[in-house]
Amino acid sequence: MAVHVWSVPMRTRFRGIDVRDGVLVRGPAGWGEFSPFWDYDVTESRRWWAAAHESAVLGWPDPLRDSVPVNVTVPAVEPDRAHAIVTGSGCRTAKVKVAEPGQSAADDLARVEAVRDALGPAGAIRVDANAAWDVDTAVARLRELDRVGLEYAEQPCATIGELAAVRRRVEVRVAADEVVRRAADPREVDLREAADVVVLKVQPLGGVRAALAVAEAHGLPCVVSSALESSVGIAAGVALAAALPELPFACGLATVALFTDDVTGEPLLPVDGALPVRRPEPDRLAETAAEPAVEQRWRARLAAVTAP
Ligand SMILES: O=C(O)CCC(=O)C1=CC=C[C@@H](O)[C@@H]1C(=O)O
Ligand SMILES: [Mg+2]
Repeated sequence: MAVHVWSVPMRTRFRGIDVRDGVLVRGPAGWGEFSPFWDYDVTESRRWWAAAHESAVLGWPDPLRDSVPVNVTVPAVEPDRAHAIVTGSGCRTAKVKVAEPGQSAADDLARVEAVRDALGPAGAIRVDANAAWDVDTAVARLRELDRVGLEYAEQPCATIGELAAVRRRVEVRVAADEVVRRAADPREVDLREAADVVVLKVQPLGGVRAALAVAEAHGLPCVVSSALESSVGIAAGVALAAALPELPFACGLATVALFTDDVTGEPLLPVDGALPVRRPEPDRLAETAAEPAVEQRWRARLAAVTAP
């Protein structure tokens, strides 16, 4: 299979990342992306490879819709910046990062208020704490933030038990992300008391078909979100969102907007709050090629993950 390593600087630091990189592979069915974050070990990265392999070799199930509504993703930035990001996005739903290390409750509230101001009363706001809060902190912060009106809170705490405890004490819906995607078997996690919504990410779950099986196992409303892929990987997320029997919420697939460049001249960026269901051609491989040291690291990683 043809292998290309790409690397693109982020506009703003996100998830502790300033530069995003990964591998694109081309097979008989098209291009696939393998881009586990660097803190994922070989075992955990195997599901990410399964997703790339599915894209390149098998292709995806038929779509049930031809476009997918998406949210704008707001990093842990100053209120003015948050306002501008939302206004410029054309999206009617925003996901706001909260609980960033080194920031305060007041920082989160100011950011969420700025986002509400930008969206107006009809917009939907969800927050993502990436498991940073304990139960009491989550309850206090979510009650405060919900004065601005929240659609749901993504992974406010780390464990299933904590999520269930928070869910009993707040009005805000709880969405499960890390607790599902980092589980040994994401279908087996017992979400019944712990979550109202499941976040599905194609690469961490092992492909579009594997993610559809996770959705079916839980029987909860699903939100498809990215793992900060290039447009080639985002297309797999769009394929999943297009294949889900129901899609009640906007998806977190507008993250190419967090990049300064992309592997294609026709990136999957939202128009009027939605992404079209299509597979972009990566025609900017030379412009986005990683430097040789990074390329070597990825080739070694790919070899380790695909070793029998
Ligand atoms: O859901 C979105 O709006 C964008 C994707 C996103 O937020 C994430 C992508 C990848 C890693 C994560 O830290 C983060 C998340 O937790 O959902
Ligand atoms: Mg999340």
